[in-house]
Amino acid sequence: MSIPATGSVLIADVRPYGEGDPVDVLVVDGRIAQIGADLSAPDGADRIDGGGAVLLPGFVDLHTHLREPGREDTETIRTGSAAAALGGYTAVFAMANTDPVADNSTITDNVWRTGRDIGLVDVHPVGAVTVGLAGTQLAEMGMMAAGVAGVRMFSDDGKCVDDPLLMRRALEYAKSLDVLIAQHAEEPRLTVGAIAHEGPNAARLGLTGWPRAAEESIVIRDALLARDAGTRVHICHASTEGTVELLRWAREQGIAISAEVTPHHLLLDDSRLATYDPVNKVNPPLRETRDNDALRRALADGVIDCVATDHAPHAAQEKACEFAQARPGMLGLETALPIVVDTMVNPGLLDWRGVARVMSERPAQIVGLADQGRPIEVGEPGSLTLVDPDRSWVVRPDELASLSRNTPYEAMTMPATVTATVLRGVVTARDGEVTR
Ligand SMILES: NC(=O)N[C@@H](CC(=O)O)C(=O)O
Ligand SMILES: [Zn+2]
Ligand SMILES: [Zn+2]
Repeated sequence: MSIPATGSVLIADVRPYGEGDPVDVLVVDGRIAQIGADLSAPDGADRIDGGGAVLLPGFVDLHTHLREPGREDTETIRTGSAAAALGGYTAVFAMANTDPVADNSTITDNVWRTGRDIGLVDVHPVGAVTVGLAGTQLAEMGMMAAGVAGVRMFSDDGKCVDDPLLMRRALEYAKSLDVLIAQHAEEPRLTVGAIAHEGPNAARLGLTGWPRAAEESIVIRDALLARDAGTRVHICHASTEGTVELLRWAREQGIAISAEVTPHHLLLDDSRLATYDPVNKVNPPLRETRDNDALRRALADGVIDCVATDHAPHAAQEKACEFAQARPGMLGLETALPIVVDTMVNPGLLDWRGVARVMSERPAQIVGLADQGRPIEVGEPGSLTLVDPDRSWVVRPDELASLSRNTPYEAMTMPATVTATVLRGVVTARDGEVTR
């Protein structure tokens, strides 16, 4: 594996974790060299004036769709990397449901190399669990893990590994390889034709329902399979109150289960479907306010480990059609932090230490990234994100770096702004622009 690019930068006038008086943070050759007052930068070092911003460890997204290879009309590794850097991310995990599917090391290594050459964010390819996401034959996980990309997370996301015997075998292989299986929890027999959360809103609107049990039955099944395999499992985009209760139970049994929640499942509910605008169509579907509340509380108390965007770009024609025909998924990378501020920080559910935990530290730990999600201390990696908690902005789809426009937040005011992102001392984004 080649050595990643590093840089030197003086980040002046920032408050690590939003605590205490502003300080300067000096990063030299990719590592934090000094934290203190009135530091001076060595020759050739970049300089950022923080203006009292909150300084956090760079964000890690366990769930991103970059669409390359195959759908470069909707996103590329370059445009997705730009969206990630602007959103405050220093590492993203790119899901395997590309075309061709990332079910072999040729593809996963190519994704990794392309991400490295762009250099805006560490792009970690996720490998498919089954060949072609077909759910019948395990992919060569060991080859992908052994490649230059060092794949450490496997998922058939977009589809559930629904065959229990295959899932059991995948967990057993994952254990021997020390890699993570991430499950898109959806029992397909319960979601045939489903396009919206099963509940009063879908019934009134005439939309076929996606029941809570389709998610929850897989969550509990996989918890039990992980228990018996003596390994861990990760639940993608947890979306229901019942999933939270099952996760809590599994944790109490000592089962090694982790889970993520998306910003949209924290903020939005199925009352938005009344317009039939397909921008609100997503898997799992937007649920009810009691689910939003349960997910927020679970993220605050650690039953849900982290926030992951499930950034899912789609072309205009895939959304500008009737609801039933539209592709599910919404953009997430550039709006994740302000939605966490809105749903978690402003209501008093998380402080900035908590934001660091759910956006950076826990996702890095879950997947075993040694150089991300680290404390802001001398000697640690200089991969950092600056947040202005008081600078609001209005979402204009045309102004996003993503190639696609399918954000559900159009015209909404976001309460906070990522003002700069630094990857190993290299400034990757600053004041709304990427630097490379
Ligand atoms: N979330 C979605 O609605 N769509 C994702 C797939 C997925 O995450 O299941 C996509 O790839 O578009
Ligand atoms: Zn999914
Ligand atoms: Zn996804």
